[in-house]
Amino acid sequence: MTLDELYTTILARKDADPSSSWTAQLLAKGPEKCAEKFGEESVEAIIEAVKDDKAGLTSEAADVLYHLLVMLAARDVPLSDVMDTLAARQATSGIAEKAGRSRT
Ligand SMILES: N=c1c2ncn([C@@H]3O[C@H](COP(=O)(O)OP(=O)(O)OP(=O)(O)O)[C@@H](O)[C@H]3O)c2ncn1[C@@H]1O[C@H](COP(=O)(O)O)[C@@H](O)[C@H]1O
Repeated sequence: MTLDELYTTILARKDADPSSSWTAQLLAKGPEKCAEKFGEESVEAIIEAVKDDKAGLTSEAADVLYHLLVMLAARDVPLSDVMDTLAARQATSGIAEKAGRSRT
């Protein structure tokens, strides 16, 4: 499964009956609650990283990615916009790398 596919599923839950789905229930609670959940999951991932619990970090990272997508969906921010932002940064970083190489 890709993040795109998961995001598409999450978007579809915006119109779903909250009793039918955890995601629909969370979205129905509003963007602030979605942001709060993202914050909680992020802290849990940080704790696993600090402990160097790789299995725990893997599981919490999955929760972080899922809740990030829910938060984006709640605020109508397309995942493609985030990916475009990363791509633009990569392009800039490429230019910086080339500039660095030409200096040496
Ligand atoms: N990837 C996930 C996913 N990751 C985490 N979670 C849920 O996120 C919740 C986080 O739980 P917490 O540990 O915070 O426990 P909690 O029950 O919320 O606890 P409290 O906040 O109430 O204290 C759990 O209920 C998890 O099931 C997810 N729920 C759904 N998905 C995917 O989202 C898509 C839509 O799923 P539905 O929600 O079933 O429509 C599907 O592709 C699912 O696989």
